[in-house]
Amino acid sequence: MSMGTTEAVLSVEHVSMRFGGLTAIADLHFDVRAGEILSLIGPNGAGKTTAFNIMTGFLKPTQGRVLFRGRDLAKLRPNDIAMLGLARTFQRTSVFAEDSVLDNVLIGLNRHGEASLLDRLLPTPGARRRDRATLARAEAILDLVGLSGRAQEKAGSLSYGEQRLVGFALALAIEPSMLLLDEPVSGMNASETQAFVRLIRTVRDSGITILLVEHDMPMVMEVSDRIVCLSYGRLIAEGTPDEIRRDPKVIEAYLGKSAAKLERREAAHA
Ligand SMILES: Nc1ncnc2c1ncn2[C@@H]1O[C@H](COP(=O)(O)OP(=O)(O)OP(=O)(O)O)[C@@H](O)[C@H]1O
Repeated sequence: MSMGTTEAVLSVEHVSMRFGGLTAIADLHFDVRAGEILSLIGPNGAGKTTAFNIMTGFLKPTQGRVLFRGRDLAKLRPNDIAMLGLARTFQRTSVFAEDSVLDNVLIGLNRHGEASLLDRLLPTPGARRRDRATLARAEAILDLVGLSGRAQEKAGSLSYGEQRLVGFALALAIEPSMLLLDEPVSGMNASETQAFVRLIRTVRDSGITILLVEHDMPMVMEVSDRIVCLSYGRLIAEGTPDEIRRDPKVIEAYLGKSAAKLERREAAHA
């Protein structure tokens, strides 16, 4: 990452979220800096998904606000937020199962306004040129995520891990400046996870800031520049992977008994 860059792309400012009597998030406050990979971790029920849904506009916070490139997201709908350049993936695969892998990405590109209604009604030479450019872009995205060889297959026929890559390709199709990834490697096997780590590094190196919510600690420790840890809806630690893995509060709340297991797995990865 571009070390020393401190410009915040996304700012979570004193956000609280209550569901009736339950406080899912309390006074959450952190920044995501331009060009970094930041992970949000914490035990089950800590409020990660709630925070994720607030950052993408699917939930509106009870208190506080989220700024994306300086803009308050309070009044924006999820789709408006995506169009500002803040794209998300979903925990469940969110692909059009009956369409080909290539068509899935083309749908994503067209949604982004690549082809105007007029273009589709009047296939002029200009529109045909744009169609070819859109196709080339879709193919480039599939190449990037490693699915070129599966372009013509029905998305629904792909393995679970591959379908998650289609979801990732769909998010890339809107040309985001920031990507929010919801448990991107859950359900992936070890080699798919390693390939995914390389992929998100490549995407980050192209200038896209990344925030991920993830339970796979070896993966999080390997890929993150910084980590924010939540417990019972509160931020309990923020720092580099090394700082987080040694933080007594994080060990107590989350890494705890699994810390030894984590060390063994990391040793096996090394
Ligand atoms: N729509 C909702 N209505 C009521 N309570 C909710 C709602 N969404 C989340 N909660 C509660 O808020 C708390 C935080 O949940 P959240 O799903 O954000 O945690 P999490 O860290 O993502 O957990 P996990 O790792 O299991 O996905 C939990 O106690 C949960 O039951």
